[in-house]
Amino acid sequence: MASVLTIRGGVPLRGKVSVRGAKNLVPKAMVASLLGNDPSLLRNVPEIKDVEVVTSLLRLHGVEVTKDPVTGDLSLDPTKVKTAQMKDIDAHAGDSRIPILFCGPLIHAIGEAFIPDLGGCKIGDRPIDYHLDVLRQFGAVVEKREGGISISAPKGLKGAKLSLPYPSVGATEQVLLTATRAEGITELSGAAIEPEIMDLIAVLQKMGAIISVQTDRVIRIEGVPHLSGFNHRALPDRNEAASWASAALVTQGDIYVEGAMQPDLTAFLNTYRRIGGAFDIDDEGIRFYHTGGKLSPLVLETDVHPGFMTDWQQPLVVALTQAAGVSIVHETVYENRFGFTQALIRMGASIQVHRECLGSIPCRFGQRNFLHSAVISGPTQLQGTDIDIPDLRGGFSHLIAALAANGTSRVTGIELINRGYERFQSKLENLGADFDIA
Ligand SMILES: CC(=O)N[C@H]1[C@@H](OP(=O)(O)OP(=O)(O)OC[C@H]2O[C@@H](n3ccc(=O)[nH]c3=O)[C@H](O)[C@@H]2O)O[C@H](CO)[C@@H](O)[C@@H]1O
Ligand SMILES: C=C(OP(=O)(O)O)C(=O)O
Repeated sequence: MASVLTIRGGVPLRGKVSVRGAKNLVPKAMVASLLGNDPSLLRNVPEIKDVEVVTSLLRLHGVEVTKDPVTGDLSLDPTKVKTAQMKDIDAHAGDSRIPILFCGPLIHAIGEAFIPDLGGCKIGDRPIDYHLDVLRQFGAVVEKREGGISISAPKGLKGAKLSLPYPSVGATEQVLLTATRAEGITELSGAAIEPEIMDLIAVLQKMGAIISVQTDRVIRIEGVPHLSGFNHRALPDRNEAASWASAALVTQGDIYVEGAMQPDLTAFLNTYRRIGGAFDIDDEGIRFYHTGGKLSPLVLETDVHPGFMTDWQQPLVVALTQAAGVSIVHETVYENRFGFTQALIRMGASIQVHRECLGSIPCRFGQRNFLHSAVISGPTQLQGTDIDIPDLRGGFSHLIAALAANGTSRVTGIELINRGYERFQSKLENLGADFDIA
């Protein structure tokens, strides 16, 4: 039976949490291990669902994945890689978005790949057209199959001149993971340059890849015939760090986030300061806290890096319900990422969502039927309610709203939180949250 979290709100969260390797890097570095001729070691690995899913998929393909019982470090030995049974792969349909990144590495390793239908947060259509377009330009042949796609490259994978219509994180990673061992040179323009992508490039460079990141979102990759294993400590999860920072603001608390790194959070920290949140930075992490004063409303647009990351948006919107005045948030990365506001409205928040681009730059979703701008008026006292968590970040925002609310909330669907927040229940307990789970 699914767990129900009963939260008694109104307690400021205070204390320390640690964030480990980034959800948006670790599973991809695990996939990169398939490209090596020998074993890799990945450190700072969190216990989250996507790591479990990728571990299972790698094992199905003959990769030996061993976890150090003390440190949690993963060793990944791809030397016996093999074709997996389709029915076993099928069992992972809908689990995660990472399987699409197996395409290039599996074609290099065994000549073919079967990719199950993807999962991930339901925050828009999330098509994979860019992925398939770039793979075809490398020479891959893609066939739609029941429950997924089959992909192979009868004439091998060859470097290509590629351009993305939008700087997609996943499609950029697809190009990196495919081009490093493709024959010849690949030049990608319109690339995404998120910190997690830079860390994946660091992993690939350790393996022997030749990749240069040039100006104006151009990445150039010189294909090499062989790669070795890597030894890498994953960069910490900046999105989890930003979530705890918002939790401190929403609950009028004070949270030290060990592992939060200033350079990866620049845009977030600017916004946090504008809204009236305070932070102190040291070498190991960042302390985020509410000063006791009023929070200020603001106008915010999500964007690709180095802009304000879309995954920071939902928890911060909860903080904006506590700011004195009218805030505007224009979501420009996903067309449908405001569904979570329905529950906040039921809790007493004043939020209207609009189809227009309420930002400085019209985005891809304007003049279409997408509710992608939000107007938030505050401050409003939130009231506890029953909530069924819709997705990872929306779910976290519901949790912190419930933690700040008057009264009791009953929260279901909390399994989704495990996709991106390692041991969140014990972290909440350490921060003094008043809840129980049944
Ligand atoms: C596991 C992982 O790393 N997930 C992150 C990754 O998701 P993911 O890699 O899926 O996100 P993308 O950057 O690819 O998506 C950005 C936009 O491009 C569109 N698009 C993407 C691919 C494609 O083939 N066609 C297409 O139209 C998407 O629908 C979306 O509107 O980057 C997102 C944007 O920073 C983050 O929110 C996710 O947390
Ligand atoms: C959208 C997210 O993740 P995914 O791409 O894995 O669904 C997220 O981490 O907020």
